[in-house]
Amino acid sequence: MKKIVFTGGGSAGHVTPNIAIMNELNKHEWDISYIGSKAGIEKDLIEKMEIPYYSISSGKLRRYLSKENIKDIFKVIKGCYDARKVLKKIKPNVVFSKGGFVSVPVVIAARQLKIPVILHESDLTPGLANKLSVRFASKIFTSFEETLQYLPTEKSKAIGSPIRKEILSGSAAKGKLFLGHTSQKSILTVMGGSLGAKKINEVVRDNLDTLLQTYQIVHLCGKGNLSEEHAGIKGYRQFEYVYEELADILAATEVVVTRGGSNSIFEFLALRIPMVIIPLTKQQSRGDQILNGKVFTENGYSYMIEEESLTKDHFLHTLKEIQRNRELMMEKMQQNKSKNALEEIIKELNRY
Ligand SMILES: CC(=O)N[C@H]1[C@@H](OP(=O)(O)OP(=O)(O)OC[C@H]2O[C@@H](n3ccc(=O)[nH]c3=O)[C@H](O)[C@@H]2O)O[C@H](CO)[C@@H](O)[C@@H]1O
Repeated sequence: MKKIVFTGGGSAGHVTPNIAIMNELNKHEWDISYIGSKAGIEKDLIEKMEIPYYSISSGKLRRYLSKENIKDIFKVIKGCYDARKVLKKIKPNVVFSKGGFVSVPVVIAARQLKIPVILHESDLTPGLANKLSVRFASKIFTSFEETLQYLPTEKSKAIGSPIRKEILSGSAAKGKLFLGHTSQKSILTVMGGSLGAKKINEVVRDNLDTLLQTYQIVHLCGKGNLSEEHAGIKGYRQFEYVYEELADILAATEVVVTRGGSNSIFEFLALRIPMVIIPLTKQQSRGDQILNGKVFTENGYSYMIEEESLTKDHFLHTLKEIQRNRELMMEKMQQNKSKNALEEIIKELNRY
């Protein structure tokens, strides 16, 4: 039996692509394990799959100076020791990393033990974890074609986003039943990234009366962000995070309001759901979501509103524009010949 270790975490965007790949690996050929952090969302998501999960010490990698950095450097060093111990025990043929700060010690330890590492980068510009990992990788896959300019040519390839197959085969009827949405109005789904988004939550809740005149709403608002005040309003359902129900919800969705997280927007593209993208700002991030959103908007798949100009009028006007241009947007998405990322990755892994 061949062995593979997956790593990646911190937010769901660094885990769901791994889940997509794990589901496609032949379980008679591959023995799968996962290395993640002690308390990240990956622990919860992977343990649900009954895959052996090893947690290591991990520190946040910051791009700015902070006292916490000193503590975290020690946590990362400890993480390397932890990861080395796990990898020595498992002796995998290959390590697959989806990035996020927990992945760096795993990639470093793999390299020290001469275990080949394969990376996937979802965002248009490589994240800090993957930037640090690139030199240790034998192969780097990307979702966006544009990302290749930041990576070594000889070992990098753009293949698209590995999307969980079940996401693509949801049932709209089941989705509506689950939501209890019974009217003929279009379903608007709001997904503020896997960890939620305060500003998006606010603009939706502040304009709920107006929105409910046109839409039935599903609000995926992130852990700890449920609003009691809005609970039980007819046509409005809120969830912190949804698991297997997501496929059916998206099958029933006609328009989505989303952060610019790469995996989410590639899922919406594959499902041909027109999007309003409200990316994380440059103050809150390295600006990667703005770049993801720009490319999608230039291609005609979405409208983008930057948080600085997110007013009630702008928001409602953009939704109206989408209603007007829906058909055209869906046609543009239809023309996107998305590559078969999952197949490419499985083919590469099977070489080991
Ligand atoms: C705050 C932060 O660092 N955000 C980053 C993070 O976003 P984030 O973790 O939000 O990642 P994405 O939007 O890329 O992916 C979220 C994943 O979670 C799934 N999902 C979400 C909500 C839910 O209720 N159920 C569910 O299953 C989505 O279907 C998707 O597969 O990783 C992305 C990919 O590197 C980056 O582009 C983002 O900038």
